[in-house]
Amino acid sequence: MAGNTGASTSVILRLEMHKELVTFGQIATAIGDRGGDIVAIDVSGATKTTTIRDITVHVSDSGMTDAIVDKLRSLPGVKVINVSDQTFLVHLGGKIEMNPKMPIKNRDDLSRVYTPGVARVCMAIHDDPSKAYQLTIKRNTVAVVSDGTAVLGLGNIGPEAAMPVMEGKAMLFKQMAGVDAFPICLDTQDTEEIIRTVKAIAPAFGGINLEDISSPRCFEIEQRLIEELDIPVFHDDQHGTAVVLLAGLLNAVKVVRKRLEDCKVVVCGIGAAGIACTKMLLAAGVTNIVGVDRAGAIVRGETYANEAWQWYAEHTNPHGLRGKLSDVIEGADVFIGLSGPKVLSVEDVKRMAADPIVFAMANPTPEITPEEAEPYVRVMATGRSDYPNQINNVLCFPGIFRGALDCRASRINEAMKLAAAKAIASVVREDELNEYYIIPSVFNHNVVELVREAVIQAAIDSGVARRGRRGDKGHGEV
Ligand SMILES: NC(=O)C1=CN([C@@H]2O[C@H](COP(=O)(O)OP(=O)(O)OC[C@H]3O[C@@H](n4cnc5c(N)ncnc54)[C@H](O)[C@@H]3O)[C@@H](O)[C@H]2O)C=CC1
Ligand SMILES: CC(=O)C(=O)O
Ligand SMILES: [Mg+2]
Repeated sequence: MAGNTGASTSVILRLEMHKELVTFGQIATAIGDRGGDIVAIDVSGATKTTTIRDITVHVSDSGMTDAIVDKLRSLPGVKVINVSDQTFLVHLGGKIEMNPKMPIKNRDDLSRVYTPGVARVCMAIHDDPSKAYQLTIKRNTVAVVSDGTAVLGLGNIGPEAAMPVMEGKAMLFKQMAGVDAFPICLDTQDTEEIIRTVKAIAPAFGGINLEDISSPRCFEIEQRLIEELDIPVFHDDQHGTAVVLLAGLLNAVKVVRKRLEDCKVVVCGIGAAGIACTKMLLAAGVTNIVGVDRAGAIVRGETYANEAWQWYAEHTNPHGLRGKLSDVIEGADVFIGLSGPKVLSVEDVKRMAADPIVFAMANPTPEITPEEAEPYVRVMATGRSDYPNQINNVLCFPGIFRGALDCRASRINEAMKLAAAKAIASVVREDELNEYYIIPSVFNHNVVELVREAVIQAAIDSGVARRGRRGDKGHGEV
């Protein structure tokens, strides 16, 4: 697999070096021997006998950092003054802030934006609640709501620990699509309380993006909110993931010259994302899908207490395969991982059909690393930013909400999701398509615009748009 160093973060090591006791060469060797990749060196101070250097090093994990620092501390003439982790640095004080659109410079301004002037605006909305879309932040604002129960693949880590992910989603909404998004992490895991709380905060928002809420509670929470609110409610881990997965797979099967309909697809991790991806694949015409969770394959004809799994058993695994992942992977054309780290072995990949497609999408650690899989796969994708072929819902949620907000859609329906998937796939031109480029980069500016266009058209055609294409002039104008 080209282009990956395995480095997932970088640290800056501030070292004081005694000139007569140690050379930079010794330091570089100590770092390099432990797998660190030096990418920058700055001199930040010097005396006659010492220099202070800031050395930026790419490392694959915190264990590598510890090994490097331990070795440097053991070298005569080296003092480790500070170790700063770039990833933690960008999180200091959080990643987003709120900014007013105009300064309040005098009493005149004050009486317009606040009392007494604001009262007239409040009463205009009271008389006609739809004016909230013109006169408040509602029309361009989405709540990113989590209860912290299925944060990436980290599991139930709680609402405070979920915040960095939700802040990240909010940043992406703004940077990619101009949507103002607020991270809201709830200190409850009770289905009814989550539904009640989201409904209670909904008046301020034009849409609700549910995030990292574990299955099966996420299904009822989303369904009830869709029924009870008149703004789009979208569980990103289900539908955002399914949209991007389909986009990637539509292009991957072109590379290996197979038809989606003929493929045997094994989905590992039958949770929020796994179930939604399966539904999307069934809708796209795939018939031979086998789902596997911790206890093994979900088997047609068996009874499951989990309602979502019961549905799964009735709609998948047409040949009634039983057993572990390593049993059902035999002859599979496609593996889709939405479970956890290191679930798929090299031996499993070797037993797949010719030209296997492996989408190991668990975050942050995929089901198999591209390095391990590379000799045996034809097309490899992960959910991560540091490998080629990033299948991640970030390719979907900014554009799909941009479109839904701009046409004031009452919901995000199947037609809009399918349109979004095809739009994402279409960004990669036929002459560009190859094993390492089946899905556009997150930074490809065409993605959001094409998804937005396709989603608005699908919303209009399917009758859920509550206004035309007014947003075409730009993001969220009056
Ligand atoms: N690349 C992307 O865009 C996305 C990736 N994901 C990743 O997919 C994974 C699942 O996310 P959700 O569906 O939201 O969580 P979830 O908690 O709803 O479902 C996870 C499912 O995986 C199963 N599982 C866990 N370890 C397993 C193992 N060793 N073998 C078989 N099954 C196993 C669990 O039992 C559960 O049913 C996470 O790692 C998450 O980061 C989720 C959404 C988007
Ligand atoms: C990407 C994402 O939403 C997740 O891994 O949960
Ligand atoms: Mg998520």
